[in-house]
Amino acid sequence: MLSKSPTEQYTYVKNCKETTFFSGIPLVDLSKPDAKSLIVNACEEFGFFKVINHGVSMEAISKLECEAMNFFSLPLIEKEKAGPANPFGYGNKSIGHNGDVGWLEYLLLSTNLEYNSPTLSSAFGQNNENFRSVLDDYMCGVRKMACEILDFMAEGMNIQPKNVFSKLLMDKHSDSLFRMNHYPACPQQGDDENIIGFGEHTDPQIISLLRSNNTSGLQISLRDGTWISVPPDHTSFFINVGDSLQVMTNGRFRSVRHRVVANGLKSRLSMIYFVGPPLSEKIAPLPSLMKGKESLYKEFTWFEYKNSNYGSRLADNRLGHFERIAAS
Ligand SMILES: C=C1C[C@]23C[C@@]1(O)CC[C@H]2[C@@]12CC[C@H](O)[C@@](C)(C(=O)O1)[C@H]2[C@@H]3C(=O)O
Ligand SMILES: O=C(O)CCC(=O)C(=O)O
Ligand SMILES: [Fe+2]
Repeated sequence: MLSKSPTEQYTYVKNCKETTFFSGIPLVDLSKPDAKSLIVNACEEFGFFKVINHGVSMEAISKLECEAMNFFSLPLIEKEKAGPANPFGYGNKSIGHNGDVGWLEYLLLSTNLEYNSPTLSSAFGQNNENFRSVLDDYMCGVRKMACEILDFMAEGMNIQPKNVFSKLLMDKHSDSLFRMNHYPACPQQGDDENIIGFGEHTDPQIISLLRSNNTSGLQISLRDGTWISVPPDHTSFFINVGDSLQVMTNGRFRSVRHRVVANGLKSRLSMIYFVGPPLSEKIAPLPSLMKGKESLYKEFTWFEYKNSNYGSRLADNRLGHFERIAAS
């Protein structure tokens, strides 16, 4: 269980309309022919959409959720054996390297399970083999869905070849991450102000595929800066556009700012697959999307972007550093 020591500084946000759920989140049925155009529209307008008929079995989802809850129910001293979170492992409250804290605990993993530290295996003890196989099944299902969505994005924008995005995920050097966040019910949650579970930020990768239990908390920022609450749906996936895809589409797709507000009554469990390119990959607007337009961004490698992120706070605009000043 998390508790707040007097020295910890949590971020509070005004409790404005957060329990009024937004009904306009784009919904994409991956089995329907209009999926491609709906995805492109959603990425342009929101950088965010919900997916049904995603192909990930409820069995794989439930098994992993069960493993995750078993892990987060362990005594802190046992969970800490899987730590620290940097680069991969168990983290508690602290996010990143520069003083961000949230009302959560988490496991941050490489999707290439070989890269995770041996301390992770030891924290799972005799259950380690089972955990690995359940995790592998879930990640395979999500990777397949991610490929389909990335191909739909390219097709929806008439980009050739259609695997221009998905090949980055399928590359054996893809720097993708997997994260399980556990937000315990937060007794300190006030009526006028909310404690932040995960502070506002954009995801640096290409896309993130998020699934959670039925507890609310996720909010996204609209174009005009309004924060809206995403109605939870434990049977669906939510897809975020990340910074790298915003750059590759020269700003056509929007890297969505999002955050999680702690829930006073129920715990939230989320699992997120972050699709990252290989470290050496050059991230720049795709020539086929330029057609005489100027590039809004300086080219960088994913390694350079990650390095520059290292010194940032969660809420920083990390792409700002790579924006080109338009010639007048
Ligand atoms: C402050 C930070 C934490 C973060 C890395 C960063 O420097 C900036 C982005 C953060 C984020 C957001 C999406 C993912 O949850 C994450 C794993 C990522 O790749 O970028 C986190 C990083 C983290 O928690 O370490
Ligand atoms: O836990 C969630 O629902 C979202 C967390 C998130 O945005 C992240 O881990 O990057
Ligand atoms: Fe995120």
